[in-house]
Amino acid sequence: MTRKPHPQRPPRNDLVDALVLEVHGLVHDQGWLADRALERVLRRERALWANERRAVAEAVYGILRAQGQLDFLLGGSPPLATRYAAWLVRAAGVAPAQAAARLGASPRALAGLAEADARVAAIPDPLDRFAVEASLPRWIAERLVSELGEAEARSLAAVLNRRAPLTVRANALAGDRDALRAALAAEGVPAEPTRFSPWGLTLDGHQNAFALEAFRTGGFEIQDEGSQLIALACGARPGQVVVDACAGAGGKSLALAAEMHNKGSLHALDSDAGRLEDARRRARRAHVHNLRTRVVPAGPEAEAAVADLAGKADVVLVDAPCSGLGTLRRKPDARWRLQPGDPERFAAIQRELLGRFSRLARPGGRVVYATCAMGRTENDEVADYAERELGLAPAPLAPFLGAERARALGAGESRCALYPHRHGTDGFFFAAFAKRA
Ligand SMILES: C[S@@+](CC[C@H](N)C(=O)[O-])C[C@H]1O[C@@H](n2cnc3c(N)ncnc32)[C@H](O)[C@@H]1O
Repeated sequence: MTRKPHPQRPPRNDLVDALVLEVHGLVHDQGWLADRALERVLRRERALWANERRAVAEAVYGILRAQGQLDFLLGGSPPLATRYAAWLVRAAGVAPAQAAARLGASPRALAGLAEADARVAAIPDPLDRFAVEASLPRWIAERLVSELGEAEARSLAAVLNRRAPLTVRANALAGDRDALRAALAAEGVPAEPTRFSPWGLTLDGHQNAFALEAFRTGGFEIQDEGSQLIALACGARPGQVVVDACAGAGGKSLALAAEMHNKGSLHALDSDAGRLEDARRRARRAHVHNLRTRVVPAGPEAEAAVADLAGKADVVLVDAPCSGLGTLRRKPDARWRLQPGDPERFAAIQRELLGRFSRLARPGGRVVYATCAMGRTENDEVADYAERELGLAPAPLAPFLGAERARALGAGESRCALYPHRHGTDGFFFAAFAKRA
């Protein structure tokens, strides 16, 4: 059921504030993921109006995004109520005295916000300044600048600090994109075709997509456009043996099943049984019949658990665990959890998993390596390793993406990096290989 806002009633700030602080506390003090904490608290509060739910979510995500800058301005690690009050001043235009009174914060703590922009502009070191302006940990700011140069890093950071679009993939097993668009319009939901994915539609981000009839009947999945393009690049076809080696909750598996028209066998592997359970549930809704899930051990014992598939697959997708640096606009708390050594730590896992699962490809079979990370460490360097050490030759993307789309994406011959500020997608990387005979 879609909850309607109360047009005449402004949000009850006392309720909203208490919930924002509760969620922020769960994230900050108890290490909860922001999405989970928000979902848990909002689900409990059944009497909240839709505009209040939205106000809580916007404040929680807004504070987490701005945290680096707010803490600089407030001089350290302030009480959560003070951080929230500062966010109300900076992002929501609430007067400092009013914000302080509303949250019981010290008016003195907020006084420095009056010259905030000048204080940020006066930070002498350009990288320190960029990090505070973009509200990023310094090490992430540094990585972005060294990868992209300062001007592009700034454009990227600006997008990472904005809300991500709500993108869905039309499920070809239920109908094409035009039919989905018409069905959504009939539910009163306008949707625009995505720029690159042939299956994508962008919806109004305030929509509760899960409540739509078109979703419940399997007409679409919520999926970033970049993820859709990775599934497209796999080139899975009806009748093939396809392995999605790190299938998680099945986002890409479902797209692969649609490409296969439900024909052939699609093996979804993951070391996390709970995620595969989600994948099975989603497959039922999406009319997918050719998906077989298999929980695999996380360590080298996995080799034995998949021995029956070795050398058999026409297509292997390794959508490896990664730092998630490409998804910061959807997970604003992630930047504060990540550690500077994480990209290198993940790269070691990625090399291992790509080695393990690429062995499932038949000679000449296609292997696609993908991450939602940005930066050479987890992407090009792992792909270089695969070409050097794993018996994988670069394979072209254009035949499956389509030459025009590959050009528009700026894809290389066998590798493609997607960036929020260039493509409007989350940050992704994918590389295609052919298994040497
Ligand atoms: C990027 S996520 C996959 C997302 C998924 N492909 C999708 O499109 O929704 C990476 C997945 O790798 C899984 N994973 C981590 N270590 C693994 C291992 N050793 N073997 C198999 N899967 C693993 C994680 O549980 C996680 O679900």
